[in-house]
Parts: sequence; structure tokens; C-alpha cells
Amino acid sequence: MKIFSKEQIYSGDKITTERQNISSTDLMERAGVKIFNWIHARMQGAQVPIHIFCGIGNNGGDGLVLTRHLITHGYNVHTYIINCSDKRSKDFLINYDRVKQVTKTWPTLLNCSDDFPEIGLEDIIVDAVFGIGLNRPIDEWLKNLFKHFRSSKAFTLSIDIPSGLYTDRPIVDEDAAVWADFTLSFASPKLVFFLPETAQYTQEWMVLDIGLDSDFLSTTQTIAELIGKFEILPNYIPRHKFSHKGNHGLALIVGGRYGMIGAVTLACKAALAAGSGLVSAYVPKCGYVPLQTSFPEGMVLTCDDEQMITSISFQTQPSVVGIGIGIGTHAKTVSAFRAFLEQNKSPLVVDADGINMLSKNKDLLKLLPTQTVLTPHPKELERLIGVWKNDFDKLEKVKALSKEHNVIVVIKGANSITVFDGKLYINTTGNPGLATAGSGDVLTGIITGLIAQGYNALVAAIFGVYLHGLSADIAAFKHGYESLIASHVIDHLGPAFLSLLKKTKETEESSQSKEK
Ligand SMILES: NC(=O)C1=CN([C@@H]2O[C@H](COP(=O)(O)OP(=O)(O)OC[C@H]3O[C@@H](n4cnc5c(N)ncnc54)[C@H](O)[C@@H]3O)[C@@H](O)[C@H]2O)[C@H](O)CC1
Ligand SMILES: [K+]
Repeated sequence: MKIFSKEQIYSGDKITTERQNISSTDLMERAGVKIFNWIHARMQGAQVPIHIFCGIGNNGGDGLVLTRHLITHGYNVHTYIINCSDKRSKDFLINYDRVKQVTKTWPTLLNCSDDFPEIGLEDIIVDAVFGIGLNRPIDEWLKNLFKHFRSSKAFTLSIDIPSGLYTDRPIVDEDAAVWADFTLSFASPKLVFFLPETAQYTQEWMVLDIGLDSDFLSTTQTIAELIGKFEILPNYIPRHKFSHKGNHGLALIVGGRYGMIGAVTLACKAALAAGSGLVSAYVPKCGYVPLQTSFPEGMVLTCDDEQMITSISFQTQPSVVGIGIGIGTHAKTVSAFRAFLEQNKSPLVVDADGINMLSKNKDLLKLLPTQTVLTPHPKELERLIGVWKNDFDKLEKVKALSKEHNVIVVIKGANSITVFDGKLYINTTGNPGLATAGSGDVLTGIITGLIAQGYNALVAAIFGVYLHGLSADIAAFKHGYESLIASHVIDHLGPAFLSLLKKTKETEESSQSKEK
């Protein structure tokens, strides 16, 4: 699913009104009716007090359309206009008049020093104060109003975006935005729903289709894309009946040191379970026996050193090398890594200490083959790109690194984001159970295993992150978040593939991202 920028949404509105020969008021009516339908389907006339707070822009206009329909359907509605400026939008004013035509109880004007209305715990708040048009910090009174919403503990529904959030900038103060339980967003979810600093402002979200021009929707290229089942499926490579293991590549996992052989084992098993035809490990001598014992499907190569990798040389030409897991950053290992990079001809996935070695020896970045996949966790990323000021700054820094070295960077986290060629691919699967030892090693194994069998590196990174999360989601049904361990993620890769390919309703994208 595309994630449109603010500018794209404004131009989509304009194109739609022109091509469909409708007014902006008509489009607002559609938007407001969609919200009304969503609420009406759930409340079915219940007389719970609904407090609708409207700004004076078009987000407030949406709130007024909602107000009118709720009133005419007999709901218990209290509407407030945040009357702190006189720049009322045209469609706000039209809908303000329309509300006055259906009720004698006109909206309450809240001047920006007034007391706040009482809100009960069981009431509902609709936040239509600001949409995507917020362009400057909000004042103290508004902050206090938003705090009042939060302290009421009433269910809070935001229209389009929690008021106070910008679409393209961080906010500095956690009281400066509405903390929504649910956000109904028009046309596309907003990027800030997925960034660590702002995702907390809405517990859940859903996109409402307001019938924007279909050519606009299909042809507009976006910087960010949300990756769900329907984005992954077209990239799936089916297996041929007569294929043999040689057709599905050889993945080589290079890593490990004394006490860190388990990590390599996890990555090897994950590469195999992700579909690599053959998987080999390259480890220091101390890894030989444990790997041969716990990973009977694989081959094990060793360097001469007992404890750590001091040289990397092998006879075969692997389809892909996954390097860095548990490898350490000893000077001898760095030399071996450098020598390896200087002569390597295979595509690469670099993780963990592999990334740490790149961070400490930036000249090594130049030796990476094009479209190498880097999979840093937040600390590794910080070592690689330096400290960032906020999520937007982080994304810009990662885009710059990716561009300079032509590499694919997977920013791991709750919504892992794969960055390449200026684009952001935001993953939708996964759960907090993945915050556990070894889950990153499994991800590296999966991505390596996908490249081995012929997926291009970008698809492998996006698909790998998706599968890893999906597998964890399936495993969590059985194990819960606390008891989920990295091995479960490997064990559930099979069910993850099956669920991806299953054509039933239950496996379709979560209701978080689709209108029901
Ligand atoms: N296709 C769609 O998505 C549609 C969206 N709609 C809704 O329209 C809003 C965007 O409306 P807009 O009028 O551009 O902006 P806002 O309602 O967010 O309000 C801006 C309003 O507020 C003033 N302002 C900005 N910052 C501040 C501040 N810090 N303090 C006080 N006032 C501020 C600004 O000057 C404007 O006057 C979108 O989100 C949807 O909800 C349409 O209904 C139809 C289609
Ligand atoms: K809002």
C-alpha cells in the first residue's frame, strides 16, 4: 500500500474534484460520511455521549459533516469549535452552516482561554482539530486540551491523523498531540504511524477509501510503501516440479567465535528453512563439532584458528554469503574481513559485528558489492551513521548511506524499514516476541537463504523481513510473546510460506490496513 506525502494528498484531492467534476465540499461530504458509517456500524444508535472537537480547517470540516449525520441519526452529540483563529476554511464554513440547519443546539465555540468541557470515562472523543495541515507548534491552551482528552481516558477517535502530529516533522513534546485509540485515515496511512517516535500516538488505524481518482492512486510514485501480503505475493518464485537442490543455490554463513557458535547455527538453519538448496557454515575450529551435531543438513568449513576467524578462504563459489554474526571485531578478524571483501565475488548480507567492523573501518564500505544487504539493529545503525536527531533525520541519513554505497539497509525495529534507492519499504508483520536473543541471526539467515535461491537482493530483504515477522506472528499464537524464542521463528517459516500462499479471507491483510 502506498503511503502518500501531504503534498501528494492535496494534489490527489484537486485532481479528483476536477476529474470527477465534484466540489471540494462534495469530497469532504464523502469523507465525513465514511467516518459516520464506520461509527454507526459499531454504535448502532447507542446514546453514549460523543464529543466532537473541530478545528477551523478542513479536518474540522470533516468533523462537522460527521456531527450533522450523527445528529440526524439521533446520536447524543456535543460539538465544540476550537475557535482560536479566524482563518476558517471555505468547506468548514459551509458545513458549519449545514449543522445549524439540522439542530437548534449549535456547536459550542471554545475560545482559547475557555474551560474545557467535562468528558466522562465512558464517553467518546472525536478529534477533528487538525489534519495534515498543521504547520506550526500549537499553543499551551491546545496542549492542555489534548492533555484533558488523555486524562479523561475516554475512547479517542482521530480523524485522518492524531491532531498535533505533522506528516513530515517530529514533534518535540508528547503533550503536543492527541493520543488516539483509533485513527481513521483518508486515502493512505501516514508515515508517522510507523516511526518509533510517533507510532505511539495511535493504537490502531484504518484507511478509509474516499474515492480519489484511480489514475492518481495507481500512477503516483511514493517514497514510502507499506508491505503486506499483496505487495509480497507477486514476487514469490514458485518451485518447479523437476527442480533439484542445485537449482536453489548455496548459502554460506561466515561468522562465529568461541561462545558464539549458536548464532551461526540459527542463521544456517534459517537460510535452509527459507529455501536455500544448500547451506554451509564457515567458522573457527571451535564451531566444527557443535555445528556438525546440531545442523546435520549443512556442511562446515573452518579457518585455522580455534577461537576466532583469522582468515576467510574456501574453494566453492557460494550464491551468496551472509557474514558477521558472532564474528567479533578482533584486529585479526578485521584483516580477514578486509582480505575477503577484496576478492569476494558473491552477493553479501552483512549483519552484527560485520556492520560494526564496517563502522569502525569506513573504507571497507567501498569494498561491498552493489546491493549488499545490511541489517543493523538500532545500536549498530548508530555506529554506522552516527547519532540522529529524530526519526526523519535517521531516515535521511540512511538514505544517504544507501545511495553513497549502493547498499540496501534494513532498519530493524517494530516496523522494520528497508531503505534502497531513496525508497522506504515498511514492514507490517512481527510482534514484541521478536525482541529476543538470536532473532536477528534468524533474519540474516532468511534473507541470505532467499538470495541463494534467486530472489534479487532488494526483494529478498523486503520478503525476508516480512516472512520473519509473519513466522513470529504465527508462532506467537502457540508460544505467546514472552516464550517466543528465535528457534520458533525458524520452525514456523513453513506455516508462514503456507499462510502467504493461502487464498482465504483470514490470511488477508490485517484490518489495521484495510477498510472492512
Ligand atoms: N483526500 C483527503 O485526504 C481529504 C482530506 N480532507 C481533510 O482535510 C484535512 C486537511 O485540511 P487543511 O484545511 O489543509 O488542514 P487542517 O484541517 O489540518 O487545519 C489547518 C488549519 O489550522 C491552522 N493551523 C495550522 N497549524 C496551527 C497551529 N499550530 N495552531 C493553530 N492553528 C493552526 C492552519 O492555518 C489551517 O487554518 C485533512 O487532514 C482531512 O482531514 C478533506 O476533508 C477531504 C479530502
Ligand atoms: K485529527
